[in-house]
Amino acid sequence: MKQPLSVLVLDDNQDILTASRIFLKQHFASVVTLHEPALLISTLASQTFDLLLLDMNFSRDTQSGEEGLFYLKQALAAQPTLKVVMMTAYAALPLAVRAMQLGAASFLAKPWQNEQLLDTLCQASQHRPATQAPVRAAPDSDSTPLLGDSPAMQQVLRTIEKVAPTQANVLLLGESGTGKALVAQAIHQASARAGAPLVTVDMGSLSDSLLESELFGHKKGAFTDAKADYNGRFVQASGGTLFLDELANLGLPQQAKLLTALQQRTVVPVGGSQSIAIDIRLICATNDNLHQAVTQGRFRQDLLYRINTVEIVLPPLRERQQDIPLLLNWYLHKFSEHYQREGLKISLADLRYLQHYDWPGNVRQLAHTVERAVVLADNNTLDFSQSDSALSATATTSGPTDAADTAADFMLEFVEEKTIRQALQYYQGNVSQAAKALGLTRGALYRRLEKYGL
Ligand SMILES: Nc1ncnc2c1ncn2[C@@H]1O[C@H](COP(=O)(O)OP(=O)(O)OP(=O)(O)O)[C@@H](O)[C@H]1O
Repeated sequence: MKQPLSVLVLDDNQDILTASRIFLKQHFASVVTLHEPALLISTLASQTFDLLLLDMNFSRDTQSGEEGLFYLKQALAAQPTLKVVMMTAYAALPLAVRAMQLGAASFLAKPWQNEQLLDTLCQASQHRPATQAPVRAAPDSDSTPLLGDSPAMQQVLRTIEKVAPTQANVLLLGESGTGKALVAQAIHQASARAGAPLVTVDMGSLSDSLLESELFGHKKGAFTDAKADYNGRFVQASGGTLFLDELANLGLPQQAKLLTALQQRTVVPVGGSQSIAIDIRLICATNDNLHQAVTQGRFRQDLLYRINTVEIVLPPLRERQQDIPLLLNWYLHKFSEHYQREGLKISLADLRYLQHYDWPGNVRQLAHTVERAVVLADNNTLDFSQSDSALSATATTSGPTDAADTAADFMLEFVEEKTIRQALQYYQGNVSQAAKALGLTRGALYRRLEKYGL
């Protein structure tokens, strides 16, 4: 008898996918296979699974297992109840231990025997997480995975994967609300420093006089309010990651002090004489144009070179409209659950409008807009006319909403577009083969390619 469980298998090896699909279909109610890791999060955002069989090594990074750990964390953030079984051709105990610490239910070395695979999956489905919470993002907003199917966000995710395991300093650039803090968190979580703290300093909220003592600490009596010794943020982040947010707000004298600390890898607390060695990974972020700030003399060039070993630019939401349905869907589920308002839908007219709105506040604005609409909903269809004034002014002119014209229709289109994308990717752009696999004529597929702008 089949187990009433749904299984998702992610591996970039087609032979393994085919073999596991044929075998697992005999034993589980539903089996979905994916061969592109970049599609994992969007698949988990649109469908719930009981089990995930996840490869640890993909073609970009064949042996370290870091990619597998990265996707493990993303998958658990997306679906915390998912039971994940990690598989690798390079069975290595330390990696298995790290995967389990991060919340994996079990571990399987390739090549496996079918019976062994079945046993491992069945046992994993009974797995109860250890009482101690696995190392993963904290609940609420922090547990949001970095969502994004668009080529621009896929590029960001690939850079995060590459840079996270290194010690390189990272500079995150992008408008407010584009996800810089979320990326800093993702880099920290996917790094070897994940067990140590991620310490965030909002440089914009600190006065010049407070900044030095906040960053480097102070000795008791160093100034009137210094009632006790204080370890600054550099020391607090020791062994972990220091995230300096809103960096462009730093004045030139403070920039000089920060540069000295970074160059010498030591800090001297205010009122102290002894320097303290620091061991931090530095991530900085700003929504200002730092390169322009350098040419305008507002920001030191030597400091910029010290902090921007790798630069990641987060694109504004209006430049990746493709991600909007995914984000709306994610936040609708999240807030419906939080406010216990199940069954809420977004009308198709609103969805179309929201996808073309320019979101000056980016993902933060989108999340707030959905939350407000969920809180204020009177019936099952959300009303965006009570949202931001700028948003509602246009939303109400987007035409009357038809109750039957709901999010379900929109999600169908969304799923259709995703399936077509996957088929094209699988058949490397061969339209005839993709059309055949999708059960469409070439003409019908071409019409859909045009419709979705593919
Ligand atoms: N790609 C994304 N997927 C899911 N949620 C996201 C994404 N990007 C941002 N968010 C959410 O949007 C909100 C704002 O993100 P975040 O604080 O990381 O932006 P920011 O660029 O650091 O903003 P600021 O410059 O104003 O500090 C958060 O709630 C975050 O979880």
